[in-house]
Amino acid sequence: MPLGSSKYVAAFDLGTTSARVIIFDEYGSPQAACQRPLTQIFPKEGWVEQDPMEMFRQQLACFKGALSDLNILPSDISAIGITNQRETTVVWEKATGRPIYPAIVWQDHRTTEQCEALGAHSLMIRERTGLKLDPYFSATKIRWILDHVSGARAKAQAGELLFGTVDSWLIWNLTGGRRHMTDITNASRTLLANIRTGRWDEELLGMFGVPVSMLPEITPSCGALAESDPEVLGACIPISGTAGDQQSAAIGQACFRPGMTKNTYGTGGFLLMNTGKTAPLSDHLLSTVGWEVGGDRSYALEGSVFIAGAVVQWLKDGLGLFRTSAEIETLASQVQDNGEVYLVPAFVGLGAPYWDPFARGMIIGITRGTSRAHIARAALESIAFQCNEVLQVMAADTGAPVEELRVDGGAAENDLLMQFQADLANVPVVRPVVTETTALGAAYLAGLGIGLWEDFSEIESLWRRERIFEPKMSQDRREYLTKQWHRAVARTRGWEQ
Ligand SMILES: Nc1ncnc2c1ncn2[C@@H]1O[C@H](COP(=O)(O)OP(=O)(O)O)[C@@H](O)[C@H]1O
Ligand SMILES: O=P(O)(O)OC[C@H](O)CO
Repeated sequence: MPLGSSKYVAAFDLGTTSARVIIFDEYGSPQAACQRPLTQIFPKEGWVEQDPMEMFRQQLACFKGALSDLNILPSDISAIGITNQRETTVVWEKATGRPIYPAIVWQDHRTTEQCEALGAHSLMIRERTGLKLDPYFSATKIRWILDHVSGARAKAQAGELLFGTVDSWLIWNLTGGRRHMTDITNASRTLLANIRTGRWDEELLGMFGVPVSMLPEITPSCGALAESDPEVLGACIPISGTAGDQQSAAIGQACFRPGMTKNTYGTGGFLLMNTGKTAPLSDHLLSTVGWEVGGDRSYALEGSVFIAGAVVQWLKDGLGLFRTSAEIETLASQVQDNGEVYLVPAFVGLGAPYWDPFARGMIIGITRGTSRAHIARAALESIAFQCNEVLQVMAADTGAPVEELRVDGGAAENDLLMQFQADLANVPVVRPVVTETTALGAAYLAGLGIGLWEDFSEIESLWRRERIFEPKMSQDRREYLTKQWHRAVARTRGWEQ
């Protein structure tokens, strides 16, 4: 180890529902963690916003909390890795660092019509960016801010405004406004970067009306990327790794070989399959940069399910069915099956493989015998049904059936859900010892960036399995459930239109 006595790496994880800092040791074991909630604001139907200042404040508070948990100083941290909810868009003033509008969150689809208007270019956009022309991504969100905040476009054209996804925003603030950067994995989610060249694409910038002066520098995922301002963090610490949270989770899951697949069950559900050096184009899935490390760029096929754990949150906070997310398992276990109830959580439209911003949520099959437990079970099952559809498309697109699904994220703690996922997909579901793989991936990148770990094979040797869920369901039952799910989904399509 080339380091002195301090071998701690801090991962800053700015997710959708919370900010987190986890401090890992040189074996990739978490030593301290601190998590703080983030407020989600729903100002109008289909709009989702967050306060960028709250994001940063909570992230700093987490850093302090994790340090004091371990009773160490900022100077004891060797490196910081950043990981974040992707696509979420922040625009701020270069001179003051003040955001000119709340962060428009990835789930927000106020720009649906804007996307429709550009429909004629969707194939060209897909070939360059690997993405769908969907309000999910950053480009139309930036444009919306420039078009709706008074004076914003003129200021942007004068070079006075900066855009960043949440990683850029965090790094800008951590470095005291000295560094405006984003790594290639985050850039690949904006609809503005060409995933083959790894650069901003001028034609796309013109099409979306985004001045190039607003954009951050695109960097690899690890190396000497930036340094924290001692006035902000209490020490000058290298920021040596950064990646969007889903790519980071794939690294934390050690999905380093083509074909390896992970699913993160957070607010949304995100399946990523490593496709190596090729970025395949799919009609239903996204092609995205997995990471760029040591000059090598690796790609992934991604299926993004917009609502996964968030359906549990809705039952908890919206309907008050239970008090903690974990309680859904107890409630859902009170019944043997879904009692023929299906819940399609198309609250913000449907992501992969449908990409239907007009679909809306639905519960169907309710009778006088339907109980709270059936609704809870249908909600949990909906997470697995959606992820299973992505998995089936992935296997069909690549011609390579998934051998095992590595899982992580908040809802992966739910054994009932994991068993149902294995049953439905007919694939072993494997849960690692460290389920905070998103933070772990960022820590790995940061550690690689300062030479704490040498390469991916060293990291692979640190990955440990906690439990495997083997499929047990009969093929008949699997086919029946899938058929019923499809019937339910069909009824939600295009509702808003
Ligand atoms: N035991 C559980 N069963 C089902 N869902 C859960 C459980 N624990 C947490 N969740 C859900 O997982 C999500 C939080 O996961 P997390 O990975 O922290 O999300 P994010 O990174 O998107 O903020 C929440 O939506 C929560 O409702
Ligand atoms: O906050 P998460 O973990 O649900 O992740 C959000 C994704 O990055 C959105 O693409």
